[in-house]
Amino acid sequence: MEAALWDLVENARWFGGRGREPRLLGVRPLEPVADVRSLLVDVGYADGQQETYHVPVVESERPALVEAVDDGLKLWEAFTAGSPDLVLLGTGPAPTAARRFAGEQSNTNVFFDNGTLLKVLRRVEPGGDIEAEVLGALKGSGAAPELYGTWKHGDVGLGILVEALADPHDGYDMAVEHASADRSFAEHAHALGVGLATVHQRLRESLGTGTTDPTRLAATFTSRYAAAAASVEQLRPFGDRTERTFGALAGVTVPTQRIHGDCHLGQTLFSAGRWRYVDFEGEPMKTVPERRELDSPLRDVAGMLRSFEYAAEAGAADADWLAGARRAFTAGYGLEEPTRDPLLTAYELDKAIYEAVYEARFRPHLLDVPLSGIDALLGSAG
Ligand SMILES: Nc1ncnc2c1ncn2[C@@H]1O[C@H](COP(=O)(O)OP(=O)(O)O)[C@@H](O)[C@H]1O
Ligand SMILES: O=P(O)(O)O[C@H]1O[C@H](CO)[C@@H](O[C@H]2O[C@H](CO)[C@@H](O)[C@H](O)[C@H]2O)[C@H](O)[C@H]1O
Repeated sequence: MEAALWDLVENARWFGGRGREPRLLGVRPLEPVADVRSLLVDVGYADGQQETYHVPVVESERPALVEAVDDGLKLWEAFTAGSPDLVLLGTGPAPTAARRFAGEQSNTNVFFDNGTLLKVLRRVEPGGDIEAEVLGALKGSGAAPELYGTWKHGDVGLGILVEALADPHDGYDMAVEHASADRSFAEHAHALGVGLATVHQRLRESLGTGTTDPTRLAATFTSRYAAAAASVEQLRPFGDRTERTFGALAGVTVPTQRIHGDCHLGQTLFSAGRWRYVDFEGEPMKTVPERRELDSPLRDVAGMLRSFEYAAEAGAADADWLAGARRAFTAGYGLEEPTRDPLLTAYELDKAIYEAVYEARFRPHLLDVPLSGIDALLGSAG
């Protein structure tokens, strides 16, 4: 059984350990709920790092491994079993059918025919129930799918049950389509700005606010740049200008709060004429405690602005298309004169540096997009 489980994990789309000499350290079975038992699979790597993967299975007499995501109605039964781990928030009709999402995904979505969707989290860790916490704060806002249920063991988030949006369209795909057809995206960008402002207002009200020391923030940005430049040599020529841009933050006031943390067009869905933000797990390369830290909401704004640049590039749009989308988005968000804001410029620069590391690692053919973005940002920052 353990061999079959390890084979499943190693070959799963959501397994992030390929090429890192993974080995199975052990399996921690949780108490079953109805017919569903979560297995926590501990994986070790040659460099000493460890990860835990979540594999819910169906308890059966047969000596076969049946993934619960392939038998979604069993998962729903577990939600109605009265366990403290799987909790339904409110009531609604029970589903009669379930379907596992077949596409590329880092978690596993199971769609039910009662208009709900269970996102089964795969790489799990203590404190990792961030998305449930954030969606809880956004309930009723209309800016994100509604949260219908939570699945956790202690403080290890195992899944979330949310509103399944009807016929959803990915924001990045839509922006690229508009760019390619030379159709303005400004109206959508404006609505996305309004939506992000709503998200931020709710998170401010529910999860607290603070301020951060600009000098410390500049130091964090600078050290992120140094780490990035150590691994991506194409970033090295920007050293002096980057330091000056981050140095310009001295004396700037930086209000902070909980934010999305990995905000870009690919985290937005258009459904029934409305935009929603999804995937509130935070920046994938950060640790869980780092993802919970209060941050400037301008980090999210910067993420979306960078995303418009990617869409413009992919759709071969001209400078006016991009300028129009940026202006409409920031106006919808409620910002004036965003190009003159040194804090927003610093966040855009930090995001572009993050993107350069991401592209160098996963999509080298796109590395020029953040590199030319960095050049332009440093030019405008003087
Ligand atoms: N609330 C939702 N309603 C409908 N479809 C959704 C919803 N959230 C995500 N999806 C769809 O599920 C698929 C996978 O989601 P994605 O966010 O890419 O997963 P992951 O972050 O786990 O890689 C995408 O096709 C996305 O459009
Ligand atoms: O969706 P994820 O949470 O996995 O986010 C990661 O992958 C994104 C790419 O899919 C990456 O986004 C970058 O590429 C997008 C276009 O494909 C672009 O719209 C974004 O602006 C750009 O950052 C994201 O940074 C990464 O965390």
